[in-house]
Amino acid sequence: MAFWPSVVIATPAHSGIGASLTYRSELSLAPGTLVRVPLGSREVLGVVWDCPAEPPEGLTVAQTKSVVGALEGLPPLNERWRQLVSFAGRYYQRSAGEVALAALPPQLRELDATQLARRLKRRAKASAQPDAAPDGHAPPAAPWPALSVEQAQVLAELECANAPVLLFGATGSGKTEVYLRATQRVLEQAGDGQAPTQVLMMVPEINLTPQLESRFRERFEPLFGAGAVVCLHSGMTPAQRLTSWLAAHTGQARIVLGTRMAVFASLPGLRLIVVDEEHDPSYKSQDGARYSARDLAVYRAKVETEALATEAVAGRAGPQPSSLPGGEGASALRCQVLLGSATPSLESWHAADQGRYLRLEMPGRIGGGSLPRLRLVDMNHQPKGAVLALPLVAAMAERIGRGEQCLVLLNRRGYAPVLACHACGWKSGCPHCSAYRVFHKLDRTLRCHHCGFTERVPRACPDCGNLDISPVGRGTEQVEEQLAGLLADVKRADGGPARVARMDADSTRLKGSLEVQLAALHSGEVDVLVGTQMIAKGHDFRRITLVASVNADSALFASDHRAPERLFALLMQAAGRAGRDATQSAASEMWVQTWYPQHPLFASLKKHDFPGFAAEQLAERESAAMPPYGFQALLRADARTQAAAQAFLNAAAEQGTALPHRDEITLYPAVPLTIQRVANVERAQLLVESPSRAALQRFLAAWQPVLLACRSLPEARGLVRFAVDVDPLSI
Ligand SMILES: Nc1ncnc2c1ncn2[C@@H]1O[C@H](COP(=O)(O)OP(=O)(O)OP(=O)(O)O)[C@@H](O)[C@H]1O
Ligand SMILES: [Zn+2]
Repeated sequence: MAFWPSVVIATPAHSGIGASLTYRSELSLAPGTLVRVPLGSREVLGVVWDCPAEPPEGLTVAQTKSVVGALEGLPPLNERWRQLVSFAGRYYQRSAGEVALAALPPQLRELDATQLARRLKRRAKASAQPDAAPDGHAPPAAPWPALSVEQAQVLAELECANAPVLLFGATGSGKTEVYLRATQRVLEQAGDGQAPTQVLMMVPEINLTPQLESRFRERFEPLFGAGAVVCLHSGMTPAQRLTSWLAAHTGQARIVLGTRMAVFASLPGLRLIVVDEEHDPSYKSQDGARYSARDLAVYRAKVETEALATEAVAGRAGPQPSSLPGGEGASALRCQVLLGSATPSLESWHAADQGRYLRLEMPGRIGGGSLPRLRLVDMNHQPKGAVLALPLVAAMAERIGRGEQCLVLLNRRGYAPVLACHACGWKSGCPHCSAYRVFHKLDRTLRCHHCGFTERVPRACPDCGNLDISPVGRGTEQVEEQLAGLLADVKRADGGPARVARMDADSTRLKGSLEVQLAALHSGEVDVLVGTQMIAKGHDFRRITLVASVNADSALFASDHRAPERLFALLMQAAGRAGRDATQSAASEMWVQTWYPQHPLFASLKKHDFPGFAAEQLAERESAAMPPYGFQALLRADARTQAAAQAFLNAAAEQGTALPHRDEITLYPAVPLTIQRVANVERAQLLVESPSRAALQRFLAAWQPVLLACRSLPEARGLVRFAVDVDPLSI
C-alpha cells in the first residue's frame, strides 16, 4: 500500500513551484509530520500537509519521488498551527511552505534522526528531574504585589471577555502585572489531556526581553519548574532556538516569551496570547512574508478557540466526558488574545470603537503618580546652532544634583548624519545608495546605514583636498559628547561627577552589553542616558524624572500618513519613562525641542490625551479612505535600473485590468522609494487600494500569475525581485 503525502517545503511563492509537492510513502504520515524529501539533487525539510491513499489525478508512480524519512520522535505540528501557517501564506501572498519552514528553527533542517533522538531524550530527562520544584532548591517566590483596583477590575473583566481584548493602560499603570496574573490563571488550568496549558507573551524588541524574562522566571519557575519559561527571538543562537522550540512543541515549556517570530511557535496547549506594546511597528516583518505578528496573534487566538470548542463538543459525545476540567467550563476552553499599550495602534483603537475588540482601561499610574508635565522648547528662540537648549541643560543639572536621572532621546545613531566640505560642497554620499553615509566619530568611520558600506573618514575632502570637512546635523554620539562637556562641572548627590552614557544599536551590538548598560542605569551609576527609540519604550526605570526629545521635528511633516501616529506614540512612550516612582512623579517632566511649538500634535500630547488624538487621526483617515477605513497593499520591485523597476510595476497594473474585483481596486502609478537606490539596486513601488479587504485579497491572489508573467517582459529586464506587502506600515 502506498500513500501520497503532499508536502510543503521552503519555496517562495514566485519560484513557480506550486503550493505543495506530492511524494510517495510506504507508511501513512500524519499531517503535520516533519519529513525529509528529495528536491532536485538536494534533500530538504518539509511538512506533511495531507496524506491521501490515492494519488492526485494525472500523477504517475514514475513521476513521484519517495519521502526519505520522517523526523521520528517529534509529534506532528497540529492542525491549528497548520491553519495559522496556511492563512498567513494566503493573506500575505506567499506560499504556505515558505511561511512554515521560516517558522521552524533553522537547526531542525540540519539534524539527522539520531541527533534529534538524542536531543529529545536529553529534554525528557531534564524535565523528569524535579529540579526547581518547590523543594527547597528553588529560590523562594517573591511575594506578589497586591493588585491595584484598576488591575483587579481589568482581570475580572478579562475573565469574562469573549473577544480580543485591548488593554489601554497608561505608561506605568502596571500592565505587566496584569499579564503575569492572566498567565498564572491560564497555567493553573488543567490541559486537555494532550498538552498542559501554555501562554505566548510577545514583546516588540529583543531589548525588552531580559527585563520581562526575569520577571516571568521569578514568578513562575518556583511554581512550574525551571524549564517553564523559554525565549524565542533572533538574538539567540540556532542551538538555543531549537531548544526553546522543542520545549514549547512538546509542552515542557509553559510560557514562550518572544519577538514577532514567536507568533509561529508550536504551542499545543496555547490558551493566551499577550501582545505587549501592540502598536509597535516591529511587529510587522519587513522581509520574506511581510506578516503582522499582532494581526496573526488575533487570528491565531480565534482558530485555537474554535478548535477547542469543536474538541469539547466531540469530547462530550465521546467516551470520556470527565476529561473536561470541571467547573471552569467555557473559560478554560478558549484561547484569549490580549493586546496592551498606552498608545494603541489606530487599527486596534478603531476595532475597539466598533465593538470588535473589548477595550479595558487603566488610566492611573501605580501608586497614584501623575504623568510628566510637557515642556516645549521653542528652538526659534535658542542661540543659533544650539543642539541642546540652555534651560534644558540647566534643568538636567538640577536633577542630577538631587540624585535623579535623565533620558535624552534622539532618533539617529552615529555622530552626524552627513560629513560635508564647505569649500566645494562635497557630501559623504554612499557610492552604492541614494543616501548619505553617517559619520561615526568613535571609530572614525563613514558608514552607510542602508548597505553597510564603511570606510575610514578621509583626512581631507576627497573632491577638492580642502582640510576643513565637518559634520552636519547630529546623532547620539555627538549629543553624548556635548552633554558630557556641558555637565562636566555638575556634581551628583554623592559629590561625584555626573556621568553620561549612550545606548543605541551601536553600543548594544556585543552580546551581553545591553544587559550591562541597562544595569548601570538601574543601579544609578549613570545619570544621563542618551539614546535612540530603543530607550523610549517598555523599560521600567525607577529614578528617571526628566525625559527630553531633542529633534523630532522631521516626523511632523513627513509625507507618510502614519508619521504623526508614530511620533505621538514615541513621545508619549518616552514621557512614560519619567516619574514612574509615584513619589517623584509630580515633579517629572517631558521636554520637547521643536521649531513648531504650535503644531496641534503637541496640544494633545500636553494633555496626555491619546483618545482625543486618535479620534482626530481616525477622522482624517476616514475622510481620505485610508486604513483602517480602506485597505492597502504595495507591490515593490527591485531592479538594476529605475526604469525597469517601474516598467515591471506598470505592466503588472495594465495586465491586471481584467482580473476579478478590479473595479473595486485603485492602482496608483509606480513611484521610486524615498531612498531610491540601496546597494546598487533601484527600488520602486506601486500602491494598491480598495475599500474592501476581501476584494483586495481576491485581486492580489489573482494577480500573482500576472506578476510572474511580467517578470519576463523585455522592458522589465534587470528586475531583481518583487514582493507584495499587504497592510504596509509605511508607503
Ligand atoms: N499592584 C502593584 N503594586 C505595586 N507595584 C506594582 C503593581 N503593579 C505594578 N507595579 C509596579 O509598577 C511599575 C510599572 O508597571 P509596568 O512596568 O507593568 O507598567 P506598564 O503599564 O507596563 O507601563 P509601560 O506602558 O510604560 O511599559 C513596575 O515597577 C511594577 O513592578
Ligand atoms: Zn550604502
